Amino acid sequence: MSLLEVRDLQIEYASARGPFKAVDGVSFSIERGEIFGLAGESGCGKSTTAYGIARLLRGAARIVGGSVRMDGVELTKLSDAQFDAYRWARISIVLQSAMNNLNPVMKIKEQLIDAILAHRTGISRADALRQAGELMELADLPKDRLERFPHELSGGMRQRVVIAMALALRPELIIMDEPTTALDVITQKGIIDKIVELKRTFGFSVLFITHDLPLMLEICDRVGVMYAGRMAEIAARERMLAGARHPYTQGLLRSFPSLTGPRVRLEGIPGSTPDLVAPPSGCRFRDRCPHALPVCGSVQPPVQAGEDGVVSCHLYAKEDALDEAAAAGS
Ligand SMILES: Nc1ncnc2c1ncn2[C@@H]1O[C@H](COP(=O)(O)OP(=O)(O)OP(=O)(O)O)[C@@H](O)[C@H]1O
Repeated sequence: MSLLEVRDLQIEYASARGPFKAVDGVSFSIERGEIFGLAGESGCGKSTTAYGIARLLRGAARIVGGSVRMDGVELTKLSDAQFDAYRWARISIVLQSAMNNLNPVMKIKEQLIDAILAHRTGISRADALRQAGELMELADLPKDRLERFPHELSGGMRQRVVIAMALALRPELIIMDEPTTALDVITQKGIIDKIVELKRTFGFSVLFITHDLPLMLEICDRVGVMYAGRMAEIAARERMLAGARHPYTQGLLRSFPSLTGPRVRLEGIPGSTPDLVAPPSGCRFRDRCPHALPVCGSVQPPVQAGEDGVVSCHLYAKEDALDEAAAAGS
């Protein structure tokens, strides 16, 4: 059984122009010890998916369908109190800005101790302080920083503190949403190397979200590519590097410099993402797709799962699947 199974997840926002699904039937799974990446252009629903899993959706957002199972337990059905037992202990989250994770008026020491004491019963404050020191060591942070306030640390150090906090209760899944985007390249590299090293040591899984596709392909075991609220393709890192199947993934890969290949002119993807309040019928990528077929305008591409991963594109649809989708759409 996979550690996390997301099936047909649907998340809706209310907006002045009417409700829209920012996540519309997304499915993927994360194995134990795996780093799974979510890629796609801004607004495709990566963060909303992550927040839905971690129950961090606020205000106008709600899950309107689908399932999120961890170790077989349906998380969407848990009460807030039951979910609290999962948060930090089994699922923790690292956001882009460390200041969104840290309390600016509390010393680092107090925040780490609070994180430990909040979820562990029968542990003394002295033990929690000792553990806080160990967490600082794990994240390669000098222990004297325990006595500092967040604003007294550099951005990179703050993000290391957040990673240390996320590890405090040894969760099985850490959701990282753009964890290094706000940092310079050198600091970013140090933190990414640390995350990979800690993952090897502790064996947790990571749901990793970034705009930086080359970085994603460097560290993720598998990558899911979202487009306009739907999953376009899921493939192992090696498969993606050897050549993606979905025309959207191909376009996305051509928009970034290659890690290893020859230097080529970078191409963007012409056009823009569709309006989610009134999405087009059929394939949502069809207006930007260089290979669009007549069927793409009317029939939603079936999800095809096989040895190469998952792809949702009519170019790969077997005839019987196409017939089924046409029948369902008519
Ligand atoms: N709080 C909100 N209220 C209304 N709409 C929202 C809210 N948050 C996100 N959205 C909309 O939901 C869609 C998905 O946004 P989301 O942030 O999940 O995408 P993303 O792929 O993570 O983008 P980015 O990479 O820019 O963070 C977008 O159309 C966005 O404008």
